[in-house]
Amino acid sequence: MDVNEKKKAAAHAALAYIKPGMIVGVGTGSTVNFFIDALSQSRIDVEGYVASSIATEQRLKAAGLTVLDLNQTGDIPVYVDGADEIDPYFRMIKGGGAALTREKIVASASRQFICIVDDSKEKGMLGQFPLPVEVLPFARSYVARQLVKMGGNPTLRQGVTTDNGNVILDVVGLDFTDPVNLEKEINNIPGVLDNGVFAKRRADVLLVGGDSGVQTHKPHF
Ligand SMILES: O=C(CO)[C@H](O)[C@H](O)COP(=O)(O)O
Repeated sequence: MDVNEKKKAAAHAALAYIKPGMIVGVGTGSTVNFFIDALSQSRIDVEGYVASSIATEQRLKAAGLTVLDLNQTGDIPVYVDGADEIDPYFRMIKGGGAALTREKIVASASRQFICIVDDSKEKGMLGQFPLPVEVLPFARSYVARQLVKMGGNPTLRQGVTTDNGNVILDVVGLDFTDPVNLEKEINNIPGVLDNGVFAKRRADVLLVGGDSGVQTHKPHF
């Protein structure tokens, strides 16, 4: 199976968590795009979808699916999204698609986070994928210097403005031995909107597409 077939298989498996009448949070990225395709083919009669990015909102609307405003929905029963890396404790790095802040908001407003990935995303420890940090343009240089003091090496993602009008610093070299604290510490830098460590709001169910089909993992910790 190639990587797209694995993503597609994981995305299809997530349909089992979607029930008629539900409100569903929808993440961002190529794996989620397969999920949106599967949703539109399934015709499950949900109440509507909350999008984590403008790109996802446009894709849902193009598929004829109803998009709801998070400010009108209250808590969401289920959120489906991909990840750039996920560790054995279901903590993730996200934001490869620059949508991390809205993704974290929708994930945090949701009771169940279903993470859909291909098997290349499973890691013993987070930190190989450069950590995306969303930063106010005004604070870019200051935040970059603080990240260097933390041991990181930040690079400005060229040509990218987030849905919130900000920039992304991709950071390598950080110490991921305590992801919960790292997430908090970076978010304490003035000028940081959010960062791509999902350790406080981690996944609840992990669906991994691999050569032998989709494996379902539930927390064992
Ligand atoms: O966090 C994300 C977007 O901000 C995506 O979930 C992550 O980048 C994975 O993307 P893909 O499904 O394309 O591999």
